[in-house]
Amino acid sequence: MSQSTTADKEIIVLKKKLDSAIQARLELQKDLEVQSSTFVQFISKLSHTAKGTDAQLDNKLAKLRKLLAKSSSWQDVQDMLSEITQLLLKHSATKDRNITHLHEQFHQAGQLLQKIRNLPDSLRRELRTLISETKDTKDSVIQYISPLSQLIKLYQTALISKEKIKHDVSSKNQSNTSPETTSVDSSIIERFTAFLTNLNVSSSYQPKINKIKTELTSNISHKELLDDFLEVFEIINKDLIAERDTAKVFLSTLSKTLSSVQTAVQTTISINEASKSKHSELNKKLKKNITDMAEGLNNANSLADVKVDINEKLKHIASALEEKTVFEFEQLKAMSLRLGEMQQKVNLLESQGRAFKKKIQEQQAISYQDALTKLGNRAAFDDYFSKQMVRFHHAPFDLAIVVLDLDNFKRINDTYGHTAGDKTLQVIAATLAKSIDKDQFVARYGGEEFVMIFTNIDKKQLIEKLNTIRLKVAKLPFKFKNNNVSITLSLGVTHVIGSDNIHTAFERADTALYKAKETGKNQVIYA
Ligand SMILES: Nc1nc2c(ncn2[C@@H]2O[C@H](COP(=O)(O)OP(=O)(O)OP(=O)(O)O)[C@@H](O)[C@H]2O)c(=O)[nH]1
Repeated sequence: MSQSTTADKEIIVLKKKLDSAIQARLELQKDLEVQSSTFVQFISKLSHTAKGTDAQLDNKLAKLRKLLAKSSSWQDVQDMLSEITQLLLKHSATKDRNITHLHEQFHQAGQLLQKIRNLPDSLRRELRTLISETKDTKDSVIQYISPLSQLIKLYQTALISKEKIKHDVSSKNQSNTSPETTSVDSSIIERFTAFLTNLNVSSSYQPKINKIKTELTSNISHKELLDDFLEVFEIINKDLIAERDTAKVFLSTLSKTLSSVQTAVQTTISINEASKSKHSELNKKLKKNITDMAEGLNNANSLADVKVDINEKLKHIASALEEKTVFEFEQLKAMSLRLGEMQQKVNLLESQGRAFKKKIQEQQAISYQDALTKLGNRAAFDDYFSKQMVRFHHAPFDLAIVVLDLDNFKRINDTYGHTAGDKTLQVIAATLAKSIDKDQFVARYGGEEFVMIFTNIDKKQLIEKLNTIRLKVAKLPFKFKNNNVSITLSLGVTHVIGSDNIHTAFERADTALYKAKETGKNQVIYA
């Protein structure tokens, strides 16, 4: 076989290797593009899921998206990622501090309660278990602080009143009366009932809360009251733990995912650097082989020498190309591995983000809902009315606010009991909700007072509408203790004017309501 045939074959092999090296390089390039587009996608999904968690975080994520859209340098992207990670770390630290504070409060109160003399053993035991169970629960949201501290205060009042009774009993030496069985001061019962009415916990606990409220309407003893307190403590605590299991995990996962993405970006940068230098080393090697080949040709004395030399050099080039292909293939594998890992993290974060969003929505729904009537509460009203006011000041339209109050409601409570009062509020709330169109708004402002917002309806039509509602409520067939009872409403109403803000408009309607009450009740007064 001639040397030229060998050289031809070598050249064919060489060409194939060159082609495959070019192909591998192209794929690598494509892969890098996919990876950076996954990263961009990740950041935009991240921004979407985290939106609303914190304004500063939203802001930084928006900046990061801009950097990515402008194809800024990886260094800038990395700097922004570091800032975001720092922000998340700061968040966890603040949250941890608040949570620790909440737990300290909870424990101090619990320990204080435990120290109280004459606490029945069973209660003391339950309290101890409750306190030790919550000891390691370092996570929560701040919304639980307020009900917990209110409940603790109430509990303390109840215990102090029990101690007082015990003291009175022993000083009067009446051995047949025990503080466990004496009935409780009605103001504590009233405050506890109001607390339970306004307590926002997951709906699964509502039947238990209702049961306790019913128990409170009968003449309960101190022991039963303290048992009820403990049960409510437990409900709040369980709700708090359940809440932690979903919402809280999100921020820390977000932080962890970001750090690992940051590491992935860092690794990509350093691998790219390393691969750049490896590539240039391999290219140098190839160049040298080709230069050597040219030199070999120049220095050759005969054709035979040339062929031998070319064969020799081709072998070197082939092995250098082989090395380059293997290297690029391995790099490709490593890249796709990292890409897969990153994708997995994005998926995980997405599903946790969805759970977090759902929980936030549930919490917002709960915090905007009045527990007793299921109408919107005062917070929902404030939110709705301020939005309408912004619209109004942008382009005025007929916007009216109605404040209404049940007449002589105290009498219902006093004559037929608090439960009858609650039922009345529920029925009237449902009637109000049914009497208005979908685009109008009604909320329970507090106690026996409701607010309504009407849009695009003039004074005459509105007064007619409100009178219809008033008569409808007056005709509701309430029956308590075999007595037919009629409940009437007084209503104050006004249209918003250009110089109004939320407060002036509300006050005008409230003054009209006051007038309606003063001048005979069961009527609508327009201001
Ligand atoms: N059952 C029940 N009663 C409530 C609730 N919130 C407030 N109340 C009661 O509503 C009553 C309001 O009494 P007042 O402010 O004297 O008003 P009124 O008796 O309606 O008298 P007028 O407003 O002058 O017609 C009080 O007895 C409160 O205890 C609640 O959630 N449930």
